[in-house]
Amino acid sequence: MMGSISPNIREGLLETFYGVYEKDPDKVLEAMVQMGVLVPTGDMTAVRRTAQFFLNSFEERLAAQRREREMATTELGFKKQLTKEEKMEKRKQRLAAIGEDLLSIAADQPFRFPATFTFVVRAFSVLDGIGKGLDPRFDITEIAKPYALELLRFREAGVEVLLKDFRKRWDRQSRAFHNLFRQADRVQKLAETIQRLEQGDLKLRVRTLEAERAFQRVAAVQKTIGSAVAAGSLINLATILFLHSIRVPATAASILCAFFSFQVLFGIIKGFTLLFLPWLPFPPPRNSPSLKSPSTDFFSLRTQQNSVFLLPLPSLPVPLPLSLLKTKTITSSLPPSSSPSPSPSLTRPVYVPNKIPDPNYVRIFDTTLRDGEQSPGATLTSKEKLDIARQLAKLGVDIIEAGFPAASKDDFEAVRMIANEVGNQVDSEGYVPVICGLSRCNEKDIRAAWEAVKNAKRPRIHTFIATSGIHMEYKLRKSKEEVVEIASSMVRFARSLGCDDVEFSPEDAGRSEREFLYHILGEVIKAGATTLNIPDTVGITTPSEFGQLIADIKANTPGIENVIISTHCQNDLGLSTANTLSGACAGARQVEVTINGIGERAGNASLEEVVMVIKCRGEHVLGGLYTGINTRHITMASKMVFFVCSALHFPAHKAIVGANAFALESGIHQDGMLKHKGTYEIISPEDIGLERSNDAGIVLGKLSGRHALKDRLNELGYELDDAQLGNIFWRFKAVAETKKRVTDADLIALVSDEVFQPENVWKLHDLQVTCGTLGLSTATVKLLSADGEEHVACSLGTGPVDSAYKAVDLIVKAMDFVLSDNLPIPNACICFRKEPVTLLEYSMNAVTEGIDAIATTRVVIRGENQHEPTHALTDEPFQRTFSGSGAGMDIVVSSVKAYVACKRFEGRIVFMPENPVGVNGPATKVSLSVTLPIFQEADKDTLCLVPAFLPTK
Ligand SMILES: CC(=O)SCCNC(=O)CCNC(=O)[C@H](O)C(C)(C)COP(=O)(O)OP(=O)(O)OC[C@H]1O[C@@H](n2cnc3c(N)ncnc32)[C@H](O)[C@@H]1OP(=O)(O)O
Ligand SMILES: CC(C)C(=O)C(=O)O
Repeated sequence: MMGSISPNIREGLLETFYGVYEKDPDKVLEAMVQMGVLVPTGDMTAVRRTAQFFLNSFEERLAAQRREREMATTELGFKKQLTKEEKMEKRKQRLAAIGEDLLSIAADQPFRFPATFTFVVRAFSVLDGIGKGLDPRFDITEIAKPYALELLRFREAGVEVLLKDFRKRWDRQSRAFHNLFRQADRVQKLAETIQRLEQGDLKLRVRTLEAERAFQRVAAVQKTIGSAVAAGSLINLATILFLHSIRVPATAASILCAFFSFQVLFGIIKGFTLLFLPWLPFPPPRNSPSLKSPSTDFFSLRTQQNSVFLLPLPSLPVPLPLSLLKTKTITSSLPPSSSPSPSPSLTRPVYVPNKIPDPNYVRIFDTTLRDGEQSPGATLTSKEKLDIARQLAKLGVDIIEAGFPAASKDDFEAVRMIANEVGNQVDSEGYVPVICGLSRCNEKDIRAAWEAVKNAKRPRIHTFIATSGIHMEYKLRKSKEEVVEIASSMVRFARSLGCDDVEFSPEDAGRSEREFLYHILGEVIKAGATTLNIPDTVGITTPSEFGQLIADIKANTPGIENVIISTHCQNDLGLSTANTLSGACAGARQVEVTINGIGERAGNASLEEVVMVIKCRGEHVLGGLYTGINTRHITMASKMVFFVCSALHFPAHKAIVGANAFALESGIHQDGMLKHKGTYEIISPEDIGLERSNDAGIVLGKLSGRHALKDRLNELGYELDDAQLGNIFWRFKAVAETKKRVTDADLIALVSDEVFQPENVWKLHDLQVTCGTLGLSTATVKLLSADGEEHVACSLGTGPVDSAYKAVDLIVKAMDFVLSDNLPIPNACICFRKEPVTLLEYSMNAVTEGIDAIATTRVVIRGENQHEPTHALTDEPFQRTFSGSGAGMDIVVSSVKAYVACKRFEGRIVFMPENPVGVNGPATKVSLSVTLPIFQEADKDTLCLVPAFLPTK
């Protein structure tokens, strides 16, 4: 038996020896890989752990031995000398214990002994055997000891090996020296990583590889058992059929049996593979860094037990605590094609109305609820406004223009509600949005605005008057002097109310005379304005013109250095975003924008576009501008506004939030994306909170529970209370039972339907329709009234929706007249009067794909004979429209739900001094309790007393 030891095995043995000597598991592993003893796999964690275990165990044994000797010495009072036999016995025990460790390791670890190594081991064991045969006291370790000592002293080793060893040691020393100076950088990098974790820019995912392997094994065993049972049954069947000469089915059963037998065989092989070859490379997680584009910024760490991956939000399934999502720390973006490196974090400067401590910070003033609501078809209810305001606060907008309080009682109430709630929620970092109300330059409007916003932590009044020649002459019919006087006196009036944050806008500034602008702006600054907003009211300017306008105002307006300049760009020529950015570059530090760019006529500059341009290019091409927006809430905000303003559709190719904004159709683009996302994608969808898929995460289905549902909803930005969650849960279950997978869009539709609806008077209980081409459609509808009573009606119609709507009308009509016998006034009663309604809008969106998509329907109605609510200021009546929406997989059900939701406004309370029988058919007695204030406006002559109030039971 001849063989030689190659230099790399010699070097490896030497390194292993040093590794054990220095108790360095990495060195041992490296050496074993070098010798070919270990097969390097993707995941060496388990192997390293084993090496560490071995070294620890080795050290523990030496320590135990030392302790034993010391104890014996203490006991005896002198050091006991062991006989040679005793020494040998001890050593044997030690070696046996080490051997046991090695055996237990070898049983389940990826060791592969290469031929040369086997040769070395065999040579040693043969030598040991021969020695022991000649003399039982022969001990190969004793013989090897001097060589080992020599090796430790680097003597006798080949020059080549020693040189290499010296080089390695030199490299290590120089690295250590280098690291001494790099340590500060590393600590900084670590601190940054931790900070990103805290901010929620990174998520942590832990994989338990052992558990995953175990699950794989269990699955393989289950499958194999199933196949074995099937094969057994089929062989029995085949035999019985064959004995009864039923040949063809017998042959079929035999073939099937053979198929399942193969499955069993395959399963057994797979089971063995998983059991005995656990070191086979384990598949990386689906969202693992290796599958991510190189442009994605991530960190990956490994622990001894598990693989730990840090990935950017929100591509991973691990739900981040809401507290992290709510962070208001600002992250500026990387340039589009940059290589991965953590982006610098910036903090929002403290809020001072007329000053921004950081000259690069741009305030985001959101006017979705004011200018946005001026979009035809975008009327919002107070509840919808409040929901949007909450989302705007999540986004981190600096100022929310909540409405025009003088416009109506409703708008006043909405602004007041927002100021009270959203305007008082100060987060842990001191952030709370400014709540602003718009007013014309007159005392009535300004007073209403102040009354509505004054309870906010940071209230602002925004007052405006037109300054262009055409507006002053034809609309206001006022001279320049009059306009200046009105403007400055009204700003002064606003300040006199106690408001120290007053914004002034010279309406149609884009077409106003420059000198006049400088003059009026100077005057309002003197009067106490803190922000000057420069509106391009008709969207006529181009970016260079608008930028010049801002620059000129900045250069020529007296006192301008004491206020913030703002932009407000309409989109009539499609230039609003460009103009806004041009204004910011010229010195504006507040930009007025709306979600999805909604607004009067062609809309406004869109928040998402302006914010994302600043995020993507602020640092590199906009001189370092940045905002305080948490862009991950953009998608949610956009969807909310889209949902409540369903009449306002935006194109699929809308920048940032359009359905196609991150979709790729053509092959060349797809190819580029697959190779490197940066080839076509300048914004990562995760940056705006868009999840293209949650494949790696929780898949919600019919077996999911409330926790999973709540987590997912939290990730989508909804924080539901228990009652709301309980309601949505069963609807979610119903959807999940019909659909294979409930998508985020399904959930959003369900939540919008369940949570964003105001309290309904009527509830759809059951619905049955028949329709087709053979005759008229019929519908049977069962509604539940507020007091829980069931009402059923049937009707014919020209289609399923029409017949169902008519049946709903029949029920509501039957309830025309109800009496209450527990009113505080004798003989008084309440009646709900049926009124003809006009259906103003009926729109339906399939929010998800496929035949089982959820359809959301929105219906807007107007009561024709209504006793109209009166205008807040003019006291003139106006006709109100009411909307309702419904969601469901059945489009007729969804439509009827939406219609029923509108019906909450139709009933009205009427004070009837006399017995109402004969007024509108027989009265039904019900038990309702109503509070006295409802009757304060009683007008006994007209019978109609109050606007649509709903009695509470
Ligand atoms: C450019 C913009 O987006 S500005 C904001 C526009 N938004 C809205 O108008 C929505 C809310 N508006 C409303 O509800 C109503 O228009 C109200 C309640 C404000 C006023 O209603 P009304 O009193 O009926 O007045 P109406 O709207 O018909 O006419 C406006 C009046 O205000 C005057 N006016 C217009 N702008 C201003 C101003 N900035 N400051 C003072 N007066 C003004 C007009 O000259 C006109 O006065 P006149 O009646 O003496 O001719
Ligand atoms: C009230 C002002 C800011 C306005 O909306 C406009 O001029 O477009």
